[in-house]
Amino acid sequence: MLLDEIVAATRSAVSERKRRVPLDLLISEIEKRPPPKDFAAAIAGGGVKIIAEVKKASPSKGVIKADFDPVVIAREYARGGAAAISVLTEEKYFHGSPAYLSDIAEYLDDTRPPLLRKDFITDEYQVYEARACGADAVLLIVAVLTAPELTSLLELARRLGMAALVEAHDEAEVKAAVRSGANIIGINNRDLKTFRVDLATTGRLRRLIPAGRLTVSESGITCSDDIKYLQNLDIDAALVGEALVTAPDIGHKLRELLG
Ligand SMILES: O=C(O)c1ccccc1NCC(=O)[C@H](O)[C@H](O)COP(=O)(O)O
Repeated sequence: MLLDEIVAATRSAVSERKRRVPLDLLISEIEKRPPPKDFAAAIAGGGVKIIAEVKKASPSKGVIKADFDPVVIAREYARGGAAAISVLTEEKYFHGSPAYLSDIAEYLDDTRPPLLRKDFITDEYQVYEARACGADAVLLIVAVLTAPELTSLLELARRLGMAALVEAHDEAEVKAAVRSGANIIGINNRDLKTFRVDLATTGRLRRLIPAGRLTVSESGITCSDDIKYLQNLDIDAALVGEALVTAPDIGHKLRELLG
């Protein structure tokens, strides 16, 4: 199953990075960073906010943006009104890199939106690494974590002052996300085992998320009708990758989605 392969590849890349950059060094980098921006506040209130994703490639489509420059794309997202920026950092299948986060944090000015590290996180090292690279939030995927692992990664993110977007795709996973105490829950419309995308997944699972938690719909969101559908479901934010990075004019596409 591809998800297992992605997680295995990620674990091996993480072991390699641990050898090159020991945890102590990451912690000293974290101490030099300004405090994290408030990701939860950025996506809360007032219509469907956009979390715009810096995405070069995907396992289902290969390279989707040939002239890819993470800083240029992130700058367009910031100028276009994205509430937050998601940065795919997985290397083998998404052609991402943790360095994209540090580059964006370095080259955008301090008014930039909060940065989310989007990866297949199973190891505390990746949470420290995210913060050391300037991320303000991390993605935690229920499907690749046991309940105790999810709890301890959530706790570590909190200790580092970061938010966590806890992602689920089916009823059992949403219930596990709710039980974990996560205050930001993502419903992924993409089945990570088959890659099928269906926005109705958000429609089906939304009611399982109690009032008071922030809700994000992820994947397969392409047009303003999709945003209206999410607005009617009282969704706080939409995470959009491909439709934005492949748009001929990213700013224009972002404004279209923001209505
Ligand atoms: O994008 C994929 O094909 C994919 C395949 C397997 C696991 C994860 C995958 N994507 C990661 C993401 O979560 C998406 O990049 C993100 O939700 C944005 O989706 P989209 O707007 O459809 O590009």
